[in-house]
Amino acid sequence: MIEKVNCAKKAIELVEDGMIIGLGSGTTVRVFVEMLAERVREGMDVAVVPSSIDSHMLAVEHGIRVVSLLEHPEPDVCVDGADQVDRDFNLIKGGGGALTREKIVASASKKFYVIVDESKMVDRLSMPVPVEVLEFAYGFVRKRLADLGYVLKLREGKGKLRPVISDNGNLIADVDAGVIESPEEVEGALRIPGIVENGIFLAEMVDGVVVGRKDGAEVLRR
Ligand SMILES: O=C(CO)[C@H](O)[C@H](O)COP(=O)(O)O
Repeated sequence: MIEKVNCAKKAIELVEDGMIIGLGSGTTVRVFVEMLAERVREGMDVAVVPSSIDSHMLAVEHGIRVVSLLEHPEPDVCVDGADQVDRDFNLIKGGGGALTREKIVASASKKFYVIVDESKMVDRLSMPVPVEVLEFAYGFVRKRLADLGYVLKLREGKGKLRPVISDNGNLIADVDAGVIESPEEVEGALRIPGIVENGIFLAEMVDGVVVGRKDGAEVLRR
């Protein structure tokens, strides 16, 4: 937990008065929101574009002004967590099932900063890649992935039988692609009609990674 607090503290330094902030999702973002709310109470004027219903509610509960991507199609900065970050800054995201809106908000923003504790830093991406799939296409997508040697598994929900449904009304599933030697290749292979989006965020999107450790945090830039 202290790693997340240190990470969020450092990320707050990247925020300036007047900014529109793309807001990711997850527990690290939650800590960031708590600190952002403190700044807002002190008089900082910012607004957020949330990437999930969860983040939207969180911002509202903390008294942070929420705006839409329709009004602000180019947020100044996006701050979001990740499930894994490799040595080149490629990411796997989508542990919370919000990958599609997260990828949209991160892509739309002028800068994209990833906030993680050091346990997320890995040499190579290796966890199953979250995907959002249209229900209509599920059988086809599963077969196409099996032909490529990948196993697709519907996400098990907590407090709900599977499948987990995204904020956009689609299925959330995970693709086991083993240890990923080439994130570009796997990301390309996951571009199958019916997969709305996949959880590989290539390094070219990332401006910096804020890594939280027990004794502080640092911003790593490419
Ligand atoms: O991609 C995400 C949600 O879709 C999250 O950013 C990711 O799962 C990291 O979450 P946490 O900060 O709770 O570890």
